[in-house]
Amino acid sequence: MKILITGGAGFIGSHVVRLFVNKYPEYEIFNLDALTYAGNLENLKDVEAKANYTFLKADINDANEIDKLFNDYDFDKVIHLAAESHVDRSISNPLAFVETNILGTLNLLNAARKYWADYNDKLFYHISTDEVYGTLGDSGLFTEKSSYDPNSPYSASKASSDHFVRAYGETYGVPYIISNCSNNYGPNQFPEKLIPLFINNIVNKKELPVYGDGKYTRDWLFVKDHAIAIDLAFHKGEIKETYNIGGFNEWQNIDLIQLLCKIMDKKLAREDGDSARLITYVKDRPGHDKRYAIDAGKINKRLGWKPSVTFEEGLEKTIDWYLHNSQWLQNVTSGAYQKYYKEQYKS
Ligand SMILES: Cc1cn([C@H]2C[C@H](O)[C@@H](COP(=O)(O)OP(=O)(O)O[C@H]3O[C@H](C)C(=O)[C@H](O)[C@H]3O)O2)c(=O)[nH]c1=O
Repeated sequence: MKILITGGAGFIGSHVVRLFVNKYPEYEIFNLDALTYAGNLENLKDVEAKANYTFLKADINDANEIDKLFNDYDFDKVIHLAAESHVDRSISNPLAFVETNILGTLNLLNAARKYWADYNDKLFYHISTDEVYGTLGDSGLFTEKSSYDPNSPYSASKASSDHFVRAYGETYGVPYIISNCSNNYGPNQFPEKLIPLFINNIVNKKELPVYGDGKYTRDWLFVKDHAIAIDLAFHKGEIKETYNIGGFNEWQNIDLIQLLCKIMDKKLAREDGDSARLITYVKDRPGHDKRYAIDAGKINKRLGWKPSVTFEEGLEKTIDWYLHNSQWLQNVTSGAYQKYYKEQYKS
């Protein structure tokens, strides 16, 4: 089986690539990535020499290139993770999100439709987000039946790409599965998202900018558990089904930040160690969704998935990873990897 994984050098993508390459030596895994600011081959150093792994430097925005790759490699299945994913960036530059998340997805769907004349044993698996459902009040959970109600340019672009995947399924028969996940955390996440940003800032004794009153709620999912869920949905999920993947793990931002500070202070054991004093309340994010919380009961009951680590365990592993990989952190924040890849892939 030839599997195309898009965005495989990114945060969630690299965990999915690693899991598939190691667990399924009989599959050919093709990692397609544009190596933008958040994609990094360093994330996959441990699997790059494996016989069943191939890296393809390409951008899903380039329809001709995507068409050519489908023609050359004859992929059987696609796991589509490539996306612009940061809400704040989508507020300052919505067009980039339309281009990559909507048009890029369309380019992949068009190639799948063209080259999969026979849809037998084919699959287009789209990885999406719980943000498509909008925001919740103090109670209730997003289920697969919740209506779409996106609030940010990012979530609007992901909602649109979900709709296109379903539309290609209905209109042209492209076999698809969609999963919508909650907030991921873990090793290799670009330090713009809350947890790695705050770890990095604590290490460097920089302010911890809490948006608004900090009483926004997110459901946190360890990235390796997400990769396991994707593996299950890919192999055992039903065509045309959606699976919500969450951590059963809701935290208000400010409580999470206090916990993070506590663990970091213990680990860093600095004399002036009271990281909580770095907490600074700043202007709120426009259109900030109050609460995301996911009902992951369907994937739990139908496919037997549940998180394997508690939040405290996952957070501890995450913090340890960042503390042991300070060079990685330095290289991603300085843009050193990107500069290197630009040179390497000049032609
Ligand atoms: C970066 C930052 C964030 N925040 C707040 C904003 C949110 O309430 C929470 C998490 O923010 P973050 O930007 O890390 O993630 P979300 O906006 O919830 O979205 C994330 O989870 C979903 C599922 C995806 O699909 C997105 O791709 C992913 O980025 O912390 C702050 O208070 N300060 C900060 O500096």
